[in-house]
Amino acid sequence: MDVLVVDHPLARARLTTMRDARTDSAAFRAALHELTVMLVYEAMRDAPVATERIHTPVARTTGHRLAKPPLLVPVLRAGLGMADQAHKLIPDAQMGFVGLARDEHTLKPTPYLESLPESLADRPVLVLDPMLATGGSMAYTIRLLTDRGATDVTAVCALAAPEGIAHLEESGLPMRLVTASIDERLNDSGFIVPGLGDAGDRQYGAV
Ligand SMILES: O=P(O)(O)OC[C@H]1O[C@H](OP(=O)(O)OP(=O)(O)O)[C@H](O)[C@@H]1O
Ligand SMILES: O=c1cc[nH]c(=O)[nH]1
Ligand SMILES: [Mg+2]
Repeated sequence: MDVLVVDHPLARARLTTMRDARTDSAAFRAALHELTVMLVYEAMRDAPVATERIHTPVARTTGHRLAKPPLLVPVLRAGLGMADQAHKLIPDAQMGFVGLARDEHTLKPTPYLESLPESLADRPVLVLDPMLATGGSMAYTIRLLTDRGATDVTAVCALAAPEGIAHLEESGLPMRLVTASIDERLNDSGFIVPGLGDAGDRQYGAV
């Protein structure tokens, strides 16, 4: 699996704000918004472009636009905090939604929402979820996409655990990962170490 770590100083600074336990919800959300712009920008670096002839006020020239705007898929809840910023960068993207909650004992994802186009053949997809821990939630989401014909899937995550990356590699799912950090490990409760805690709770409050 192709893994891109976006370790730009500005990305590291936003991630540090998110990791810091003293950061309140509003500042956490703001840092995630800004980090999302950087991650999506890098995730789209090699996206194919179509050319078109346009007129500037001065001359005719060649312009560029995305040949295939991707489907954006935030994984609720935590991925919701990445959705608007990704959409601002790619205004002509369509958005689908997946809702998953990890069982705190089994660490398996329990699905509660699935709103996706029927066919994803020939459509790139960006899955937005700040956390890749065991990889169970991401693998579940990507299977929903590949079942609909997707073959070009990029997971965009703020943080990834080595265990989650290994899980996705073993799954053989056709995907790549863009993340701001590969952390050390998971702890006994399935949390990323050093991590940032529960990304959903830190944005929206504990449930
Ligand atoms: O890689 P995994 O072990 O599956 O864990 C990662 C998942 O856990 C978090 O969601 P959570 O289940 O806490 O739901 P929430 O976003 O509603 O808080 C996170 O946003 C991922 O979706
Ligand atoms: O560290 C973790 C692991 C899973 N989900 C989170 O929000 N944080
Ligand atoms: Mg959570």
